[in-house]
Amino acid sequence: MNPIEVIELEHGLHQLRVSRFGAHLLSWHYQGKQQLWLSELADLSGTKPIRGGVPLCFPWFGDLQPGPSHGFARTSLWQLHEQGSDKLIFRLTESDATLALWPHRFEALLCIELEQHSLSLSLTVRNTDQHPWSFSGALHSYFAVDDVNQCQLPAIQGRYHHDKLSGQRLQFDTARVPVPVDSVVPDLHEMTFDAFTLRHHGADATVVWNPGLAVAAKMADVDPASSHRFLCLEAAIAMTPIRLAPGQTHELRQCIDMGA
Ligand SMILES: O=P(O)(O)OC[C@H]1O[C@H](O)[C@H](O)[C@@H](O)[C@@H]1O
Repeated sequence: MNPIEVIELEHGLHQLRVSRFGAHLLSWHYQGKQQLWLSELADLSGTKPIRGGVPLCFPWFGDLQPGPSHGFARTSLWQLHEQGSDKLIFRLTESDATLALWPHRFEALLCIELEQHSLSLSLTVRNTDQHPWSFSGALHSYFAVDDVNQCQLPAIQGRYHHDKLSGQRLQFDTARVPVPVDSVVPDLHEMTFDAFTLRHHGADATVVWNPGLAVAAKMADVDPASSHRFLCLEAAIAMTPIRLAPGQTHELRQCIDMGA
C-alpha cells in the first residue's frame, strides 16, 4: 500500500492533490498552472515531513525540544472527514503517539476550500481536554516562483521583522525579498504577491522563508539547483501562543485569491 494516500479534487479552474499524511496539499493547479512548489527530492515515504506544498505546523511552530520541528501534525495520518465538490476536510485527534509528545486532547480540522478564483486553507483547533492548553503553528505554504532572487513583496517594505538568521529586529528597506530569508513579520495579514492576494486570519505574523543556496545544499530533500524556485509565505502563530480553555476553538486561515 502506498503510505501516502492521495485524494484528488477537480473543481472549475482548480485541480488539487492532497495527501492524508499530514493533510498535506501537494499540488494545486489553477488555470492549468502549478501554484505550489514540491521538491523533486521530497520524502514521500510517509515517515518524514514532506518538503514543499503546504505543510501544517501544529501544535507548535519551529523547535520545541525534544519534539519534532514544527510539531507532529505534518507527520500524522489524518482522516478524510468530509469531501464535497469544492472542499475537503481532514481531521486529526490525539493518539498515544501525540500524547507522548504533547499531553493534551484536541481536535484539528483542516478545510481546503475552492471558490471560482481562490483557494483557502483553514485549520480549526479545538480543546477537547479538561484543562487549558496553548499552541502555535502555521500554514507553511511553498509558492512556486521563477526565481526567488527576483521576488517583490510590496507589503514588507518599511516593516520591522524578527530576522531569525541574525536574531535581530530589522527593517526591510525595499519590497525586494532578501535571500536567504527567515523572517517573522508581525501583524502582516494581507499582501499581494505575483498574481495573487494573500489574506491571513487568526495569525499573528507572516513568516517569509527561503533558505538560499548554501543552506539548501545541506538539506537532504532540496536540490540546490531548484532552491530558488520557491518562496514560503506562512500564516503563522509565531509570536504569542494561543491559549484555549476546554471547549474553545481557534481558526487559522490563509486565503489565496487569484483575483481574476
Ligand atoms: O526544515 P523545516 O523543519 O521544514 O523548517 C523549514 C523552515 O520553516 C520556517 O519557515 C522557519 O521559520 C524556518 O526557520 C525553517 O527553517
